[in-house]
Amino acid sequence: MAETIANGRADQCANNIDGPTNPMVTPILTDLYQFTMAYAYWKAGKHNERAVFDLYFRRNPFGGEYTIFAGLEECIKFIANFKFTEDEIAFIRSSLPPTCEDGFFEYLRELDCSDIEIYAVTEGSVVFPKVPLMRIEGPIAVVQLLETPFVNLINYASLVTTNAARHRFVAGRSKILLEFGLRRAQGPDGGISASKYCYMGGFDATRRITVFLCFDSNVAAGKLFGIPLRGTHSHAFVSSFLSPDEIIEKSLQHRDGSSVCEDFVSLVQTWLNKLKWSHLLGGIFSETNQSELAAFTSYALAFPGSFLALVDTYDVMRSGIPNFCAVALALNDLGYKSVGIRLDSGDLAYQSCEARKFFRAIEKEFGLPGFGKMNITASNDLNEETLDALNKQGHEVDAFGIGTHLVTCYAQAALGVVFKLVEINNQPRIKLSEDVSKVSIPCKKRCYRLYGKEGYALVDIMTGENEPQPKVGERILCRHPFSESKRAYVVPQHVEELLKCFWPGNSDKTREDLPPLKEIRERCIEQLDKMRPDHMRRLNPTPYKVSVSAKLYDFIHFLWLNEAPVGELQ
Ligand SMILES: Nc1ncnc2c1ncn2[C@@H]1O[C@H](COP(=O)(O)OP(=O)(O)OP(=O)(O)O)[C@@H](O)[C@H]1O
Ligand SMILES: O=P(O)(O)OC[C@H]1O[C@H](OP(=O)(O)OP(=O)(O)O)[C@H](O)[C@@H]1O
Ligand SMILES: O=C(O)c1cccnc1
Ligand SMILES: [Mg+2]
Repeated sequence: MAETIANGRADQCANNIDGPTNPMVTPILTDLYQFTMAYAYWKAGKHNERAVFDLYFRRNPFGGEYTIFAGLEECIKFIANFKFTEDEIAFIRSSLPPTCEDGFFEYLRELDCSDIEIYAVTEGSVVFPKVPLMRIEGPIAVVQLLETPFVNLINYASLVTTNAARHRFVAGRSKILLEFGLRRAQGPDGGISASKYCYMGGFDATRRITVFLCFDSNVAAGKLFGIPLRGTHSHAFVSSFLSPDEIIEKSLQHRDGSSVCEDFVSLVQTWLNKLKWSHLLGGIFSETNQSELAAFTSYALAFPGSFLALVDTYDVMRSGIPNFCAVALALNDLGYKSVGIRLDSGDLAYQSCEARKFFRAIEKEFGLPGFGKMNITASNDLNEETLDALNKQGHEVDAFGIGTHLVTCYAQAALGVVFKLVEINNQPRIKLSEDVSKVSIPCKKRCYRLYGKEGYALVDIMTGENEPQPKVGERILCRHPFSESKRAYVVPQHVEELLKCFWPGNSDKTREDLPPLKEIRERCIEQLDKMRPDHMRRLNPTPYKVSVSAKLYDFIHFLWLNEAPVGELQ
């Protein structure tokens, strides 16, 4: 059904941009009030008045001082294919009062986004509160229809990308991160979006390393976005085995094809006995769980070149680790290098250190270089706090599998992205509020990031559309938008204009290309690298300064006074 709608829509649209990833993202994925307003604008003959809206957020999430902007590509794919189907028009008609005139539905039938212009920060950029992430210009009725889907597409995308970046930051650059959240995500779209955006925000920043250090267990996301996949196995696989007698096909060919071991099960048992009587390991364990050993042996027979075992089903140190090592040593005899273990319960710091000691002891005892470096993956309700605690305690984990806390954004449910009118027919507009942080910044604006001597970003500044651009080496006054006393002179060493044209509409502007996901992820890494460390730290980070030019400051306050009624005391 969804596919039919998407295909039907694509037929009507003359552009070469694919539709959104989720075919449910259609022009009716919006709030009813966007249609009632569109009708009222149309009825008043106001629908084509040229409006400018800013999309921004008011506060950084997770108690931090930065956010990653994500979701732009999906917004552009949405508007590139924006067209109502007959079915949708009929449904809108049935949802509005019968008094609504036919002419409005004729108008909807002809509607597309060719008259809309979109300026946006490049996806994957580090962004800050109040600065527009997107500026949307066009006929007011159409731009209003875009509010809900745009906010929807940006909100979770930016939140979860930021969450991933924060988890990466705590885990450290050298750790492998695995996104395990599909089963716990908020529905299929939550799962697919989480995979896409965690990949964007969680990739290792050591660019010289060419292997991927960020993986996903979600196969559909691997197919859709080319995200590298990885996984282990579950407790069910281990507990489904009752005894080694279940293994019928016991032969395994040497990796180089030179010989065949006819009874791999016995080879594993031989190694287990050697471990039991080894003087370095003696006393750590006695009888291991034989059904677990059967499960590991079977998994090794299925994947001899990439053997990895979940070792906490029965007892990590007395069973899981010795069983894993017996199988890994047997595989080693046949030329196969095992991958490692996963720990999914208990004290992950302690167990990882004990496991490492065991691996190193084997390396020493049996003269097997590299065995001590066996990969240790940890999972189980991990989040920023537990990663931080593990770091403080000291651990030997190489890879973290993170699900629930990452994809559900457990620490903060929404980013609070808003979409506010800042200009209509070239008239700046302001939205006032008792809460100063909610007062909108009027005018069609230009936004810049100013960099200092040390290469770090110093401040973002918003100016009026026609103000001269800040210049390298030239002092500019940066003012807090609402606090009179907060201001600073900045002499930028580099100036970056933040809003670029991603959808020129009928204008003659050049459209920025939509970069592939990998490039967006690289931008994200680069941008985070350019942030001053004190903005990035978890505890009491320094707020990044967001400012306006002196001229815009004066104008905001002029408009504020103009629009706010004067109270009368009696
Ligand atoms: N060394 C550690 N320091 C701090 N937190 C840890 C440490 N090791 C594990 N944790 C966290 O402690 C929590 C343990 O949770 P819980 O008690 O539910 O797990 P468990 O009983 O060990 O496992 P399960 O219930 O899955 O068998 C998890 O959130 C885990 O990430
Ligand atoms: O803990 P998360 O960060 O959400 O990561 C995903 C979890 O999913 C799996 O558990 P499973 O579904 O078997 O559930 P359980 O571990 O809670 O028993 C896996 O073993 C992880 O523990
Ligand atoms: O591959 C895994 O180990 C995995 C995948 C999803 C959730 N938990 C674990
Ligand atoms: Mg678990």
